[in-house]
Amino acid sequence: MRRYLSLWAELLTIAWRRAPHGTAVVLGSSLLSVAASAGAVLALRAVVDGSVHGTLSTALAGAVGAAVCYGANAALQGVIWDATMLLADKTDVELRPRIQRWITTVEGLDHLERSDFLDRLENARMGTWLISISPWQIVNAVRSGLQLGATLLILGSVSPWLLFLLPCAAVPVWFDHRGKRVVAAGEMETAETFRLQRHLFRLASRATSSKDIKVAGAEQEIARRQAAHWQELSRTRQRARLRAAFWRFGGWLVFAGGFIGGLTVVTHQAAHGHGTSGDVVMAVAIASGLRQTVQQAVGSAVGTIGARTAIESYFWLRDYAATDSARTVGTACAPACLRQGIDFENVSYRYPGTDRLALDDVTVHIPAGTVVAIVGEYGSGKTTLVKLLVKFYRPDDGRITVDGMDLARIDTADWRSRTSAAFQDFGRLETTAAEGVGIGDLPYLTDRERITRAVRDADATTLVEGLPMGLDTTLGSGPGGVDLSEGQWQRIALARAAMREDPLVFVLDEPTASLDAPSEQAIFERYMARARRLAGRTGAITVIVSHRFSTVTGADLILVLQQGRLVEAGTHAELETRDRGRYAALYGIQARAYTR
Ligand SMILES: Nc1ncnc2c1ncn2[C@@H]1O[C@H](COP(=O)(O)OP(=O)(O)OP(=O)(O)O)[C@@H](O)[C@H]1O
Repeated sequence: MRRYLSLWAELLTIAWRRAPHGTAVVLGSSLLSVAASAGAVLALRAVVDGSVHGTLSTALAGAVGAAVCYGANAALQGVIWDATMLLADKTDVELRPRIQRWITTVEGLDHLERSDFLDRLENARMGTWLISISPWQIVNAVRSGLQLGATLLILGSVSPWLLFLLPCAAVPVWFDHRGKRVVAAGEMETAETFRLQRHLFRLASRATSSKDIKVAGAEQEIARRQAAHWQELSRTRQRARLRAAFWRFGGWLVFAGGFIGGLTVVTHQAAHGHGTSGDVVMAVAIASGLRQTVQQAVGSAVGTIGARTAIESYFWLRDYAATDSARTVGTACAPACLRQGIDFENVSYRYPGTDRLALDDVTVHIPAGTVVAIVGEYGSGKTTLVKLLVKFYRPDDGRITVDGMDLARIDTADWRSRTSAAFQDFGRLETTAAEGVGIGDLPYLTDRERITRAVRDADATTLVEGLPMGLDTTLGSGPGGVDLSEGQWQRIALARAAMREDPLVFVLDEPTASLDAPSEQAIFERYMARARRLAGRTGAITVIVSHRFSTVTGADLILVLQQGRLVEAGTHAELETRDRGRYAALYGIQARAYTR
């Protein structure tokens, strides 16, 4: 609860800082509306008693007072609503970038790869508005509570028995709370199923993935599975909503019982001369108004609890980002040049939530200034190894050293500023071609000369020259954009990776998977030449991950991975001739396939 209170206090402070007048208006209007609603019923009693006793001035004053109070109350409700929306907007403007920052500044990739983490990220991201509005729902609930208290004070002055309406009014609030928790638990329980059905829906409704589905004739099957998941989650959620409705109904039954009892008491008192007609009319007016007041209190409380899933996900993300930055102990600078190289010392890594090591006790020395190729079958751990190298993950066991210094001790941002990488699942940046390339080295985002050089290094000059506005062409399927083929997007990604001219590590993870054979050959020749240039300049290591053995024969060191283990390491000449070697076997199979 303390966490919630401090979050709401912080959000109210943001609102006060960004819109002090609006905040004062909401708080002041809330207090005024409490006074106005109490004044209205007191004035009503004066109208009735003045009329019954023939005191015209009292009756008239009461009538004017009642009209003013009712009118003011209605106007204040409108003001409170409009100002609250404005204030929630102001808070939202600050909250969204904060959530985005947490998501993007976490060093690793776990929170973007694990489905249970992704669900929470989505809840926090989609629920910022709910979080922003939640403190105002609390203000509203407090206002309704004050209104309820004032009302009951007045009722107590008529008859202390009427105070029993207070617990009777509190029961529906509590029961509503229970009901909402049941609904929230149902949503949490079905979050994974919800994600699955959404994934299936997108799978069948997006141009990229629907091609495979259509050719396979699997549309009906996908639709059937999506419907089955949807039905499954609907059943659970409906059951939760039904249970919540029972809780709510029970609460209202208790309140209705108290309401009937209270009115019976007042009527009985008045009939026996222990009260005025004004008391009875006031009690009836209050009791019917009380229902609305309780409803408001319930609505605000329920609205706040409705934001619980989003707020809990927000707390989770905040704690996750804080834990991540606390364990980020790397403060050392990356070396200006590599002299000895990079060492993997008994490095093991297991993806969270899996029971198999993706990398198992890998030990290898990669000398500075070399070109290293990593080969192996699907799922053998090649990408994991390069991801560890760019600090997306940390080894569970062992360590990676850079010129003898533990990579964990090097500041991640500084290390990444000396790293270039083109991954097999490269990003498609729907910007101008110049920005899509230039972003590879942010300080040179607008440096046309450097961008042109990077484009040339990636053998993408012909592609860029063929675009309607050259480097100024907007890429992508959006309005005014030019969409590219898979291979063309990959060339842009390669050019982006070539922007940095002094990296210590240059990673090419399946860099030519989407390219045709001549392009592949041309690119490899260029990158080999580039690797030699970088090696001379900074001692940079170029790491190439590839399935195609023919492309890596020129590497200085070839690492062969098998089920996460490094089974062989050496040059092509050494490995090819190794008797019963893994590399020799795989190379032989590929060579025979190409020459057949
Ligand atoms: N994000 C992830 N979460 C859980 N397991 C993963 C994740 N990424 C990879 N793995 C698993 O780790 C192992 C190594 O995967 P990795 O991607 O490193 O292999 P790879 O050799 O690069 O494969 P490929 O040639 O298909 O790209 C595989 O068993 C894979 O299923």
